[in-house]
Parts: sequence; structure tokens; C-alpha cells
Amino acid sequence: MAETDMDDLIEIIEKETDISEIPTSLPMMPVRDVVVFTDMLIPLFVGRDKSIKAVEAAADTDRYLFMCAQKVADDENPGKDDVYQLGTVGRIQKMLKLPDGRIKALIQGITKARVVKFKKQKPWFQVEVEMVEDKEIDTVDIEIEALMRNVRDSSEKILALRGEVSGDVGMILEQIESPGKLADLVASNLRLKVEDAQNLLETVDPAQRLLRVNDLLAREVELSAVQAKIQTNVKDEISKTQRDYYLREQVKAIHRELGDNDEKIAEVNDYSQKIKKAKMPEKCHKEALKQLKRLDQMHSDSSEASIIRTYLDCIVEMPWSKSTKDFLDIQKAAQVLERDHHGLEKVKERILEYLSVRKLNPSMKGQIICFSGPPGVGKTSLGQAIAKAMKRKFVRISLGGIRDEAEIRGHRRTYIGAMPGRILQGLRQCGTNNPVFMLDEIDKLGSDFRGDPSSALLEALDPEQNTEFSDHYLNMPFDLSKVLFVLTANVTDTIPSALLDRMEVIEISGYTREEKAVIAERHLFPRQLRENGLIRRSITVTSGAMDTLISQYTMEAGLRNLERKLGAICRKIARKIAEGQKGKFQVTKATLQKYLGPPVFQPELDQEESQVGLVTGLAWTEVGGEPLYIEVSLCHGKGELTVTGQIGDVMQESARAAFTCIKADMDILGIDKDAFETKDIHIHVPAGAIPKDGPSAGIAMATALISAFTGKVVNNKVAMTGEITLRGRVLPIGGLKEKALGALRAGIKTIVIPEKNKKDLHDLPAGVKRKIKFIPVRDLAQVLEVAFVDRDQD
Ligand SMILES: Nc1ncnc2c1ncn2[C@@H]1O[C@H](COP(=O)(O)OP(=O)(O)OP(=O)(O)O)[C@@H](O)[C@H]1O
Repeated sequence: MAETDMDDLIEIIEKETDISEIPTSLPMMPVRDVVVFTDMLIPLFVGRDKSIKAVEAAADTDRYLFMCAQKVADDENPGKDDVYQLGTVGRIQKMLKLPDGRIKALIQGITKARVVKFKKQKPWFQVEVEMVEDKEIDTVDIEIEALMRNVRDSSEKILALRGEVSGDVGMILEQIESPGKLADLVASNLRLKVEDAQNLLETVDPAQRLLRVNDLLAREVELSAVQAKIQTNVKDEISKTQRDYYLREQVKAIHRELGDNDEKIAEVNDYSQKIKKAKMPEKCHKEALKQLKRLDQMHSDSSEASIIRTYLDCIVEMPWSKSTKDFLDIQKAAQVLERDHHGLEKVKERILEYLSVRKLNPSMKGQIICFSGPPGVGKTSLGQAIAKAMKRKFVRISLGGIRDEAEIRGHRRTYIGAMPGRILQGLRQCGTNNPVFMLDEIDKLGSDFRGDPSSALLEALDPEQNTEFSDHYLNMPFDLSKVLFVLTANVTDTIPSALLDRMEVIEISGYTREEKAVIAERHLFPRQLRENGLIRRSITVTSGAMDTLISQYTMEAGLRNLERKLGAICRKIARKIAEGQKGKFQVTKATLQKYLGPPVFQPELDQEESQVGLVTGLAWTEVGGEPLYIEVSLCHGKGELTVTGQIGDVMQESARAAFTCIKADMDILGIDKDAFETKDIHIHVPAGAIPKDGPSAGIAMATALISAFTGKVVNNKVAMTGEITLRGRVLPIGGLKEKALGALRAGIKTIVIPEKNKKDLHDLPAGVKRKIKFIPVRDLAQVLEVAFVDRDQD
């Protein structure tokens, strides 16, 4: 195999060889990839067997060798037709046998020759050749001279473009005067294709050959120029990349100096992802991006940046488009409500109606339900049950004592420590935009110079407005229309009327003893057992114990204290078990004291005997209904009326009205006419420290006054409620159910009620109606018929 290293510049051997001395029968060596020109000194690696043999045969004789190019470079064993007939006779100048069997030979081209005959096959090709000489040129004319100069220039140009030093070569080229030799030297260095080189070799006219070389050179110049340009572009590209890298590093350094480090870049990226994920409305999305851009341009340690960060955290966590799927299986919902709550039929029915409408009309505008009733009657747990039934999330916030509008609507972002309002905070916490949202204690909402929270609440609750609820902090509208608001209140009178107007109030009054016993047995006690780590089987509370627990250890409309007391019993038993005591524990009426100490309430005590001037009224307070005792005393004086016992204006007026009423009718009532001039009248309503108000004690006060003036004894088993007019008419009152339950708790057997309240009896639990006698009255005379104790009976 022959290889050439074209970068080793071939030397010009000027020494002339006598061609006639060269034998015409020569060993032939096919060479690939290269055409050997005359006067060319070429190093060859000879590897193929036949070629090695040919070189050895030449070396053994006079070192002449015929070299011709093979037509196909890959051909390992070319035949006579696979090589060009015209080649070059060369002379081996040096040769070296390499350890791997190959030969390295330095061969000099002497003359061109053509194969005349392929001789008998030896281990190598032996050929008969005839020498081919160049056409003679007599004189080098001007045209050839110009051509030669051109060729020299182009060669130098190429060398320069290739980045090779041209000094020596330029000199050598300058020294060559023969156009043929110049053509051969340049051609041998041009990295020509074998066909092109062979073509040149075969051109025997030196001028013609030079012309061709010139053409090839021109092409080569162009190629080299393009190549050089590409190279420059690549270099440019590399240096541009380097420059960019350098600039980027500088920008990074500047950012670092400004506090914009990698963390900040990561933070900004993180926020932009989160903003995308939050799926907020277009307008809000724009605002969020605006704020993010501001953050990006800020020093990350600045206080403003931390404000923006808190703001972005808030808006990306808002449930703009996250909602739970409503579950509206009415029967299942009924089961959930029934399982968690005993009684409350009307309330449950209303809730199921609501769910049914929602099922038929999913786009129904959010209605506002308000549960009103004393503490511990299950308002909150009903709200939770609604959420459970609909499979919605449940949020609860308490509005008690809120006076600042910003609590509802949020602070403007300019305030330090500004936050969104409680409604949006609640939504952010629960993570969906359609929870059951309970606003507790709406009746305790206040207002002062910091604004009116109820008006902000109105905007949040009103289905007409709340699609675009604007929170000051968020500073963008948030749609609250999917939220199911449930409000709770103890009384409805203190709820701002604009709010009250928009809600559907569902009254939940207290429970009777029987109801409490059932609820305690089914719900409260099992829960307390669970919470205290006890098993049901190990403890029993007898019904007698439960009854005493309800009547003597609690005095409430709801169930909170009862549950607390049951908890106390469970804790005591838990301790015993933990200390190693075994067996079953039974809580009876007799052992109850052991667990809870002496009874706290003695309901019958206050009214042990009937007296003159002492009447039992009924009050309706936030904690339910309860007896209200009215005392009247007469003492020596000038007819002055004093009313005490922390009573409000309305009650004061009611006392005056009652007084005037009986004064006007004193004859009929049998009151001594001097009594009003000679006696001072004092009406007192204990307990004096608790504020009381309302007109419903009117008939009770009138009765107490009459009793005091006439000396008639008032039946202590009769309670009364009703407003009185100056003409002695009895007007209706509110909260009859609560009052009746309170009276029952206090052991009252008869209640005098205004006739117009007769319709409310329908709503009373059957147990109450069974145990209490209700006497509807139209005027004071009818009240008195019931109120006074028959002396004979007495
Ligand atoms: N009808 C009922 N059936 C079963 N459990 C009840 C019933 N009513 C109330 N409860 C239980 O009584 C406890 C007190 O009820 P809850 O906390 O709902 O009262 P509330 O009316 O919301 O009181 P507040 O007005 O003070 O918030 C709860 O544990 C609740 O489960």
C-alpha cells in the first residue's frame, strides 16, 4: 500500500538524468490517490505484496520503477486495465524495510512513460514502457511568461490563505524557468483529484499544461478563500460566544451587586409558574405579572420586595378557579344530617330543600342562611353537616367583636403588616372557592370610627354584588358567588337590618330535658367516651342520673355544659381505670355527686312560696329563655315610682305604662285612691347586675303592682309574658318557644301568654305542651284571673 504525505513539500531535484539510460522493461507499481509527476520526490509506504515485490525487484537491479495511478483507489489488486497507461518512471533514492513487512521508500520521478506491453506475470507486474517527453518550447513568449507569473502569484495566494508560510516556496517557484516543470511542481502540491492530475500528466504540451494548472489554481484560490472565510466565521462565532459569556458574567456580577442573585431569579421563575397555575382571571393575571416585574427589578432585601412577596404569595394561593364538585344526593344528605343531629326537624327540612333546589338549578344565586339560637344548640355543627353532606370544605370565622371594616375587606397594601380580610383569608386557607363558609356571631358585629364592617359584609354576602367582591389588600375583584354562606347569631335584633333583610333566618331554640337526654345518650356521651379513651361497655349512666345532670348541674338552652359535665365524669373514670381499677362503672343519681360535687342549680328554690308583689315573668336572652322575677314594694312616700335592676329604656317605659294603666283603673281594681299619693312605689327586677330590656314584662309588672296595692298573693307556679298598653290590652311578644323552654327548666306549670302568640304554640315541642298549660289572654283582667291565688285554695 502506498501513502503520501502531501504536506512534506517535494523537493526539486534539478539534477538531470539521462533518459536513454533507463531500461524499457521495468517493474510496475500501481499507486493510489496520487499521480507522481516528473522531478517530484515522493515518500511512499509500500504495503501490498505485489508492490513490495516490484520495489524489491527494482532495488535489486538499477532501482528504476514504473509508477502509474490506479483508476479506483479502493482496488486492492488492480489488473492491467485498472491502471492508467501513462505514468512516471521513478528512481528509488532511499528505502527502509519496516518491522511490519512494509517498505518505506523515497522515490524521485524522472520521466513520463507509457506502458507498451504488460509482460508475463511475475509476482509483480513487469511492463515494457516507452518514454514520453514534453513538447519542446523554443522560447518562452510573453504569454507564457504572464501565465507563469500568474501561477506563481496564485500559488502564493493559496499558501497565504491556507496560513502556510510562503517565503521558501515563493523563492523556489521564482527559480523555475521551465513552464512544464513549474506546472508539474504546482500541480503536485495542489491536492488534485486523481483524474485531474492524470489529465495534467498526459498533457505533453507544457504551455497547455500550465494553462490548465492556472485554471485549477484559480478554482483552488476561490475554494481556499471560501474555506478561509468559513474558518473566519467559525472563529467569529467562537469569539462571539466567548464575548456573550463574558458579558453574561458581567451582568451576573452587576445583578449580584444589586442583590439579584440566582435565588432571586429562581424566585421570580417560581412565582411566574405559580401565577400561571393559579388560573386567575385575565385582569388579575395582568396585575400579578405587573407586581412580579416590580419584584424582579427590586433589590431582594428591600422592604418593598418583601411586601410584594407576601402579596404574590397571597394571590397565587387564592382559589381562583379551584372548587370541589357538589354532591347533591338528597337522601344521603338527609342521612348525614340525621346521623349527626337529633331533632331539629324543621331545620333539617329546610337544609334539604336548599340542596334540592341547588340540584335542580345549579346556577342558583348563593342564598344566605342564618341559624339563630342560644349557644350550644348545634348551629355550628349543622353548618359542618351541610358541608359534609355536600362534600364541600368548611370554613368558620367568628365576627364577634369585629369593629373594623378592614377585618372584612382587608387593609390597603400600603399599611405595614397589611393582610387580606377574613373572608379571603378563610378561602385561602380552605383552598377552594365554594366552601360552606360559616360566619359566627353576626349579631355581635360592632361598628365605630374605623368603618362599618356590616356594609363590607353586605357586599360579600349579597348575591347581586359578590361576584366582584373587592378586598383592599388583594386590590382585584374576587368571585364569592359560589360560596355558601351560613351565618349564626344568638339573637336577631342586633343584626344590622340591611343584613338581616338579605338572609333567611332559621330559628333553632333550646332543647327540652327529654331531648337533651336523648342527644346526650346518642351523641354527646359516646363522643366524650371516645375522646377520653373509654369504651362504651365499661360505663353506664342511668337515666335518673342523666335527668339530674340536666336539671341540677346545667341550666342552659343548649348542650355545651351538659357535654362538659359528661366529659368531667368520663375523665374521672378514665383516671380510675388508668390507676388500675377494674370492672364496670355505673353513674347513678346517687353517685353523681361523687363525680361532680353538689348540684349547682336548685330550680324550684326561687319560687318556693307565692307572695304579694312578686310575679314570675319570662325573659328571652341570648342564652335562651329564663324566668324573670319582678318585685314590687310599697313604702311610705309621695307616690314616686322607682324602677331598678339594670333595666333598659324600653323596660322602663313598659313599667311606667303598667303603672299608669293600673292607676287609671284603680277603681275597678279595688285600689285605695290615696295609695298613689301616700306611697312610694319601687319596682325591682333581680338579678340586678344583669342588663335586661324589652316590653314583654309589661303584664308581669302590672300584676306585681296590683298585687302590691291590693295585697293579693300571686301564684308562684304561674309565669307570664306580654306587653301591656295603657288601656290594659296585652300585646304579643317574641321568643315564646325559648321562654317556654326556660319556664319548663325552672319548673313552672302555667304560662300566661298574649292571645296573638297562640299561633306560636304550634311550633312548641310536644313535651313542653304536655307539661305546661298555656293561657292566652287579651287584656289585663284575664291575666289577673289566672295570676292571683284563690284564698280558699290557699
Ligand atoms: N341536635 C343535636 N344533635 C346532636 N348533637 C348536637 C345537637 N345540637 C347540638 N349538638 C352538639 O352540641 C355541641 C354544641 O353545638 P355547637 O357548637 O354547634 O353550638 P352552637 O349553636 O354553634 O353554639 P355557639 O353559638 O356558641 O357557637 C356540639 O358538640 C354539637 O355536636
